[in-house]
Amino acid sequence: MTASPPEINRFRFDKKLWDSFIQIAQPYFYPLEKNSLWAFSGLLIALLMDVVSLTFFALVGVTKLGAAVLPAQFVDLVAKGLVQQVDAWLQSPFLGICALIFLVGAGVFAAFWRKIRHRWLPWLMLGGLIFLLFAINGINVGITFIARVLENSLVAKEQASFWQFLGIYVLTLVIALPVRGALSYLPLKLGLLWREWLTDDFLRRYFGNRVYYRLDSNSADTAVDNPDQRITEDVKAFTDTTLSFLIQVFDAVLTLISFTAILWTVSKQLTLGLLAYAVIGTAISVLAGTKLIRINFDQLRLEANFRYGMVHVRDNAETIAFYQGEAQERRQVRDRFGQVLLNFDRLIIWNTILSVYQRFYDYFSRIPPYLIVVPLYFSGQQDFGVISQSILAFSQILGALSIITYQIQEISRFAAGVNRLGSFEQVMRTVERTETDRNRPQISTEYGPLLRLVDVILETPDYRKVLVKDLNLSLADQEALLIVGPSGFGKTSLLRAIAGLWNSGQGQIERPSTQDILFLPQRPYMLLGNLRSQLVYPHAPGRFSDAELLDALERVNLRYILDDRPEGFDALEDWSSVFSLGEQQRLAFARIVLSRPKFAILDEGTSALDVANEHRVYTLLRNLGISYVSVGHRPTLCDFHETVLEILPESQWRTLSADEYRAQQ
Ligand SMILES: Nc1ncnc2c1ncn2[C@@H]1O[C@H](COP(=O)(O)OP(=O)(O)OP(=O)(O)O)[C@@H](O)[C@H]1O
Repeated sequence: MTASPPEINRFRFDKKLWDSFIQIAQPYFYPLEKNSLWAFSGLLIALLMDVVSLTFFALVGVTKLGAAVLPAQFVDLVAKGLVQQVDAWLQSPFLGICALIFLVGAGVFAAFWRKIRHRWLPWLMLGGLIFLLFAINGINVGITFIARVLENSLVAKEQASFWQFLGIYVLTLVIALPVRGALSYLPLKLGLLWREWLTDDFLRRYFGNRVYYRLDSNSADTAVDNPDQRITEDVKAFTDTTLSFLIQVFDAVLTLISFTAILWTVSKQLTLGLLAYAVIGTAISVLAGTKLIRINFDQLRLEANFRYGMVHVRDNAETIAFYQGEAQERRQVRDRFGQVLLNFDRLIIWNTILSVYQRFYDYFSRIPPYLIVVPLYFSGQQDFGVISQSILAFSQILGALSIITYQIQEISRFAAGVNRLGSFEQVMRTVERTETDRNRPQISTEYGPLLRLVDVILETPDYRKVLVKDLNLSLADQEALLIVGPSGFGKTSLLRAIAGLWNSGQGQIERPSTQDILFLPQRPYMLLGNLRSQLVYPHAPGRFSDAELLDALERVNLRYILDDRPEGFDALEDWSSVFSLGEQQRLAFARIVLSRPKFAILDEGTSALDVANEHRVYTLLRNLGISYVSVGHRPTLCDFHETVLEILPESQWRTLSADEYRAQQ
């Protein structure tokens, strides 16, 4: 059995956190391979090159179109500089350089096309998103220009021009609306597709290689808590938050570029001071935020535990009701909730500390412009308007530079989610890679028509307990084996080893392949679905005709379950609570009738049946020519088996014929 590494919880903003982020984020856009981060980064840069050059071409096109279509007066007033600039670009090699940038970007995509052929949609959407961000920024700048002209014509009482510009203003807003709409839609849609892909990927890996079983408490160890929550919620938070940060960072970069130019012309000192202020502020908030990662991580875990406590009650409602265990259950759920509250309390305190710090940072950010610019004003080096202009530019740039400071709570929560997904992903990868733990002895499995065990030493997955020693056994065709022994001696574990779920130990097991084996536990598994999917499990519903289903029900004496169900096989109920245990066990036999496996494993699979029904289903197995191994305590079982394997104390065992065993009872 794989010894999964214990969950690696990291609560710092470090390279490992970044690696986890890349491990989860990259595969949707580029397959994870050796050195693939370089290719991925290269593609991102190429995308940016293409979008920037396309935006530039769009700007040139729109400007030329506008100059041709719009009134000359407007163009002169609003965009004279721009038209001249565009004309200058058209004369210079600048346009050619942009075309070259575009071609290089497109070339990079062509070079990697083979790898991203099936991933073109996310790249296209990402490119579209970045383009829209440019467009909306451009429109915003345009609107400020138009607004300025509007105000000027109002002040100058130029009525005609005022109305004309008002019309143009409205037109610009109308154009801006669909861009805004697309900008709201696209990230959400991309987030949705990304979530779908990532969730499917996690599900595929979770169910592949029986990871879900190996991470279960019945297996080696519980390496990660609440995998369900990680797949259902953490994935969603990951895709949503990644995209929303991407947009914020992009916006911030654009703001930074435009306003730094303004501020630099006013005061270089102020620009540098601002930089220092933002860097120190960010460093402090990252330090404080580190503490928050752990608290957020615990919050996610405790919330999931709390929810699981409730689900557990729902799943076992009847048993709890029989035991009248309400008080106990309420206590266990309340305890879990109590832990949620306790941790949340810490979260509130740390969030408060951080928000006080953020206020402090915000308030004091107003001082440096005064300290630096006002002396320039007093000394007559700058005019009065520069003060408010520099304060505005300063606050804009500060906002852009301070994303981390202002969003540290959100970032810590995100980092906690990345941690949870990262460790889950890592554990799944370990299980996938090391199907077997090379450092521990393993029982080897071979496929053959019959069951044969050679020198098998079976141990529990934690290798703490030897259950059976040096077991040698082989079954002839159509021969049935009954395993008996006191409770806890390892009967079910032996079945697990035969089914290939456990391989902790030594020796060799030869058995039919997994597809040819059907397992019947004491409490059969009832899946969520209609009667048809119940019966054909683990096959797909369309595989058998209604006549076959009916015949199977007939054979296991269950025909009557259709009597009061007019929907027939499409009836949908909570089967595990509707059917009695005996009915569930017979339904499991109906599955055997339908699937016709070569081999069946029954773990007290008839314990809830009366003797007549037990006789009926075992005779059915015999008539179908299925070989089987059963575990059971009832003496009547001897009638349906040739050989008995008795597990004895001290990991010993013995085999005897069914008749011999019966005689000894
Ligand atoms: N995942 C596990 N890790 C470690 N020990 C385990 C694990 N699962 C079961 N065991 C232990 O292995 C031993 C054998 O368990 P098993 O279920 O095979 O007993 P059994 O003979 O089938 O009992 P019963 O007749 O009561 O069903 C028990 O002591 C049990 O506690």
